[in-house]
Amino acid sequence: MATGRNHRPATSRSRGIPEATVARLPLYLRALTALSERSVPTVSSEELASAAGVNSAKLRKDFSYLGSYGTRGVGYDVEYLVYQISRELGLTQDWPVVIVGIGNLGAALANYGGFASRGFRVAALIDADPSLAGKPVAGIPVQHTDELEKIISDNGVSIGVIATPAGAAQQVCDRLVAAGITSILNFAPTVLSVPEGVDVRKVDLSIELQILAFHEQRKAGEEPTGAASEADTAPPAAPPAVAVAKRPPESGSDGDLPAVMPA
Ligand SMILES: NC(=O)c1ccc[n+]([C@@H]2O[C@H](COP(=O)([O-])OP(=O)(O)OC[C@H]3O[C@@H](n4cnc5c(N)ncnc54)[C@H](O)[C@@H]3O)[C@@H](O)[C@H]2O)c1
Repeated sequence: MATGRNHRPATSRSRGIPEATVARLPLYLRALTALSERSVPTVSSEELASAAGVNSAKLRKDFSYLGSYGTRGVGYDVEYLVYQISRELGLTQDWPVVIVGIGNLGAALANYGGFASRGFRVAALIDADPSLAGKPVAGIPVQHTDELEKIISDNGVSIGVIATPAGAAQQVCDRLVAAGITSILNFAPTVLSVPEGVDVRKVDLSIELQILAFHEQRKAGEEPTGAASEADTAPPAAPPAVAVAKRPPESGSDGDLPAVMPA
């Protein structure tokens, strides 16, 4: 979000890595994991940048924050970078996650195998509908919201996913935060207020579609002038479907995070 609060790039709390770099680390990790699965031992910054959809100078700068400079003529050691980025992102430990709102989306998320393989364990599924209580989704019985605080404390959960209707999201968020949750992934189309120290990331596929519609409209109105430049077509450097919100808005900054949307 462009708040104009702070002119320095926002940095992660731990080691002074800019938030925009942190937002690109998962892109590098995904590309590196694919290389690792193909047993590719080393990769050049250009190849990796292209696989991650990032400019190679930006990649080298990002990796310098990790203390990783690669070897001239050889490139980067794929396995070591996978380890380094995983460690930086905190993925070398298990993160229990609760999903609140087990409707169409919550159930789809619960069934998504990609969480577990990336170190996120779905510890509990929570819904306000009493008729869902006890019903298994993805092999996990849904629990009623009455149990929310106990579930979070019993499982040591620090990450909550909100997949409720927009009207319920703030109230769910408040309960999650009061119960000790400090990171929220919000799928509900609403802006959440959270106290300082709580991170919110918002996912909104309809916003992504609107951005694509904008580009479609522009393409339709343009004469073909040859290949579009990278600047025209490259995705933003951070995963575009998410944006960071921190409250109070006066503190901190989103720096050069390009994913600009209200969270
Ligand atoms: N971000 C995205 O890209 C994206 C995509 C699809 C849907 N959504 C949003 O995700 C949300 C869920 O969509 P859906 O299609 O799964 O809806 P749904 O109606 O199928 O499911 C919502 C679930 O939330 C539960 N719920 C309602 N109030 C609750 C509360 N206070 N506490 C706990 N659970 C509660 C309901 O019982 C229901 O099971 C909506 O806000 C929708 O707009 C976002």
